[in-house]
Order: sequence, then structure tokens, then C-alpha cells
Amino acid sequence: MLSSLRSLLSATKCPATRRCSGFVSRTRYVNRLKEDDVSCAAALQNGRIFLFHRLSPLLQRTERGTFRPAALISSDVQAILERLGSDGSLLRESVLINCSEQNQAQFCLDVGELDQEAVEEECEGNFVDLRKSFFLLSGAEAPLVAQGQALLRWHQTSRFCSATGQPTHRNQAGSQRVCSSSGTVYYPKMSPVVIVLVSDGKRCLLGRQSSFPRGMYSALAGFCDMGESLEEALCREVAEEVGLEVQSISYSSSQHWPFPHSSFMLGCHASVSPTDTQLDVDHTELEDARWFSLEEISSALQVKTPPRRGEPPVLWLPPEHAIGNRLITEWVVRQRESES
Ligand SMILES: NC(=O)C1=CN([C@@H]2O[C@H](COP(=O)(O)OP(=O)(O)OC[C@H]3O[C@@H](n4cnc5c(N)ncnc54)[C@H](O)[C@@H]3O)[C@@H](O)[C@H]2O)C=CC1
Ligand SMILES: [Mg+2]
Repeated sequence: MLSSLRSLLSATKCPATRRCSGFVSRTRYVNRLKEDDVSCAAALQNGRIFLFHRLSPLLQRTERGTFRPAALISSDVQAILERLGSDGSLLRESVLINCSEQNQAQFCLDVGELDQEAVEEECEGNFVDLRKSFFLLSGAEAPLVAQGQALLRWHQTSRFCSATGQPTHRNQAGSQRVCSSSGTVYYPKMSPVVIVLVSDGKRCLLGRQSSFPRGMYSALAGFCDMGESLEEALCREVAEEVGLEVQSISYSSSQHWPFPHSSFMLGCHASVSPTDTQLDVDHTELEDARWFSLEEISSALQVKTPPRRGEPPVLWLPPEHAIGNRLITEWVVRQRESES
């Protein structure tokens, strides 16, 4: 089990290899901004800002009718805030996200205290709930918006120290908060989640929670318990949710996922014996779980928009930038290779 995990880990592409030169300098620049408040304040003056309103990102419609998150120039945001009656200090609450390939620092800012419609009119966009945004944005932009929302949410829910009850204060980048009384330093939190596509060699296993949109199925997922390894969490979740014993595991890739809060999704493939495929679904966790054939999955991958109300139910899968979709696509490729 572990050897297959190691071999896949070594074959997984490092994000830096997909980028051209400048990755190291950009990475070090972002790290410096996290540590140096003065540099970060200067970067904010020339940076790009992604606006949110009560954690919903601002999206603009492109000429092609698609959507993109609005990356506003810092000075424009400042002017808009002043026109809408904010005293200008709001801009300093921006939180550093990253640095673009054009070497511009990227920040996010929640303007929830301002009138939503007034900001939308000024910015020629709309604040769209993050779940809906995820189906409207391309693969490259959704993670940026998810990261911004996760950081803003963490700040909004971490204003007080959980040990002393005293206020916490953030650094300029927003990469940490410090208790004003004890000096305890807090960093943004994530919950590790294992997501696994189980196969019996011919079919793959997908489940749906009652909260999923109608007709949508995905790979099995579950939060890791304290003290568990990834492999232990995976075997436990599969046993708990569908009553199967996993035979082997291989690692695929990972992803930050903003729902329900900040999850760190660790994606794996797993196999069960073709003679041990009888499901015993825990209906307190899953509304349904079923084995799907390669044909069924291949046609579901072609469904790009969810069925409308009143239309017959049809199998559809998580959006392309969700790791669940990636695992399913990888399985389809492998099945086709093994059958050819
Ligand atoms: N990116 C993707 O493709 C997919 C992502 N997911 C995500 O995986 C996550 C976990 O899947 P579930 O089946 O819901 O998990 P799960 O099977 O562990 O069940 C959820 C329950 O676990 C408990 N729990 C334990 N630790 C928790 C924590 N740190 N935060 C919240 N609840 C905790 C709660 O009682 C909760 O009701 C979901 O939030 C979902 O958004 C799920 C499928 C696809
Ligand atoms: Mg689950």
C-alpha cells in the first residue's frame, strides 16, 4: 500500500514545474510580505484586490459571456470605498492571497459593511455565492477565490483568543493573528479530508449526500480523525460509509476545498476485490451509493450543466476543478488504457 503511495507521490507534478522562470522569486516575495508589514502595506498600494461581500466573491461577466473574479486595482478600490462613504481604513483590512505571474500582489477584502448593490454598480459585477461561483469559474480562477474566502472567513471567526478570551490582532498580510494578552500566535486552520475513488477493476463507486444537488454523485469523502494517517482515515471512511474493506491505495493529488470551511482534500484511488463488492450503505451519511460502469461515467463527464428543475434526473459529477472530478477522470483514462 505504502509503496504505491510513494511511487505516485514522486510522479505527481510540482506546481513550480508548470511555471516559467520567476517562480522562486515570486514565492520569496510573498513570504517576505507575510513577515514585513511595511513591505506588505506598500505592495497593497500597487496590488490587485478581489472583493467579497459577506464572503461572496465579486464576479464580472466577460465579453464571451463567461465569468471571472474581478481583480480590481487597489487605487480604484480606494476611490470606490470613499465614494460609498467608507473612511478609507477598510482597504488596510485586505488580506494577502498570493502574487500573480505578472508580479502583482493579490489581496482579498470583504466589504460586507457597505451596501451590496452600490458596490456592484460601482464595480460592474455581482457578488455571487461561492458554491454557485464554483460552477461559473474556470479551473484556474476558482482556487484563488476559494483561498481568498477561506482567509477572510478565518479572520472573521478568529477575532478573539480561545484561551484568554482577549482580542487578537492580525499582521498586515493577514497570515497570522496574535493574542493581545498572551502573545499566542494563531495561523489559518484547515481540516484534512480524504477523498477516494473506489474501483472493483471494472466499475467505480460513487455516493451522494442528501445535500448534493439533484442527480450529483461524487467519490467518497470524510474528515480525518485526530491521530490517523491518510491510509487509516481512508480505510475507516470506506468501511463506515459503504461497508467495504479496501485492498490497495494509491495517492493522486490534493486540493484546498472551501466547503464547509477550509478542507485540505487528499485524493486517492483504492481497489476492492471483485468478489467483495456488496454495499452496505450507512444512510445517516449517504443518501445513496452505487457502482457505475465506464460507459455511465464517460457520458456523465460530458454533462457540463446540472439538469434544470422539471427535467428528468441525470447523473452528473463535481465540476472540473473539484478533485472528485479529477479522480473520476483519471479512473476513466486508466480503464480505457487497460481495455485497449
Ligand atoms: N472537492 C470534491 O470533489 C469533494 C469534496 N467533498 C468535501 O469533503 C468534505 C468531507 O466529506 P463528508 O462526507 O461531509 O465528511 P464525513 O464523511 O466525515 O462526514 C461529515 C461529518 O463528519 C464530522 N466531522 C468530523 N470532523 C469534522 C470537521 N473537521 N469539520 C466538519 N465536520 C467534521 C461531522 O459530524 C460531519 O457531519 C465535505 O465538506 C465536502 O465538501 C466531498 C466530495 C467531493
Ligand atoms: Mg462522507
